[in-house]
Amino acid sequence: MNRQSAAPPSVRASNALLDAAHAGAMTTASLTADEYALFAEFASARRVQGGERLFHRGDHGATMFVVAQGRVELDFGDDLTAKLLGPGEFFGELALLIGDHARSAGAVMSESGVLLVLQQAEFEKMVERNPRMLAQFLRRTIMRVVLNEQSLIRRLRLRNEELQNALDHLHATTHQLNKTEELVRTDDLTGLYNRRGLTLHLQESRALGMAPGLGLLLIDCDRFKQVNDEHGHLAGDRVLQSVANILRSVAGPEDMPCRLGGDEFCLLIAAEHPEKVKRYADFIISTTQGLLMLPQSPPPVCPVSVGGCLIDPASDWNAWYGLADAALYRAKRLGGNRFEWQGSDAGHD
Ligand SMILES: Nc1nc2c(ncn2[C@@H]2O[C@H](COP(=O)(O)OP(=O)(O)OP(=O)(O)O)[C@@H](O)[C@H]2O)c(=O)[nH]1
Repeated sequence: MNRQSAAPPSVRASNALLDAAHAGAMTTASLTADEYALFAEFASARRVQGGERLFHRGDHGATMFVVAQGRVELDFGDDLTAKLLGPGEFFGELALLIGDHARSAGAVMSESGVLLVLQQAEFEKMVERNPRMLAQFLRRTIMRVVLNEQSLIRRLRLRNEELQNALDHLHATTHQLNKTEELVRTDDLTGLYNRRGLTLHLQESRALGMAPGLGLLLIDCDRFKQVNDEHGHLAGDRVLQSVANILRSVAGPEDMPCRLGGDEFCLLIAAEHPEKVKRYADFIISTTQGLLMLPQSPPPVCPVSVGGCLIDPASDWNAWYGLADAALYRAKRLGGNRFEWQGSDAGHD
């Protein structure tokens, strides 16, 4: 005796149903000829014109329908495929299983015809008449609901994976964009902010409200061309990197060292008083002088001239630059390797 034939008839039947379901036979909602005859006997027939809406998705209803003639379109909404039902096929059967409930699809008569309409009361009479046939019908119906549910879960899982992939892609793109933006703001050689970085930083600071006390230092290498000419461009590059490192080492977390271009740098610092700006400038000058005392060739750095001032956060970059540049110009004229201060009244403090 094999296992299949040892099982009680109901289990064998449901196994067969499951097999049939997996074979795809269960996905259609058709009545057998005998079932149709039974339904036709108890249901009330209703003639429906093409285009007439039977119910909307979400409407509550307790009625099941069987198509006797014509066609019905079921619309599940979103991006789910609509279904077209023809004679012998049924819909709204959940009404018989769970009573009044929200319809999961909208239904429209797409081609005039006749529907068999069943309420719970008629269904109960049918159960009394032919319980075996109705049990088969209900089992099939439940199986269909389960299969639909499983297919929905599969679709949701797939959709979830697609969304996760899209999200990962978005993260990667955002990261890439941030990196690109950082690169656009940064000077390749020194790693300091470049002029564009400074401009963007100032725009962002203005949008957030500028700090009240600010000082600006302009730093320019002295006779830098000579370093290039005597020791080569690579040695010149290293000198620029040394100057950048000195600015980086003196800058606090709120300060902004920047290479404006060529051998010109600036340092925007949080400072309420000239003394702080001057201390920064002294550090820069004395560090370059200290490095220049090392017996190294090519030289690790070159002398620098520094111009400094306090700036008015309400005025613009050109005004700030003009002040600091006046001081820098004086430092150059006096032979370089020194710091000059510019007061806001264009006098010397
Ligand atoms: N090695 C190197 N040289 C650069 C770079 N950018 C600009 N330069 C050179 O920097 C030199 C700047 O020359 P100038 O503006 O005459 O400045 P200077 O020789 O320091 O003269 P003063 O400022 O008057 O003391 C030029 O020769 C440029 O070619 C760079 O990225 N690397």
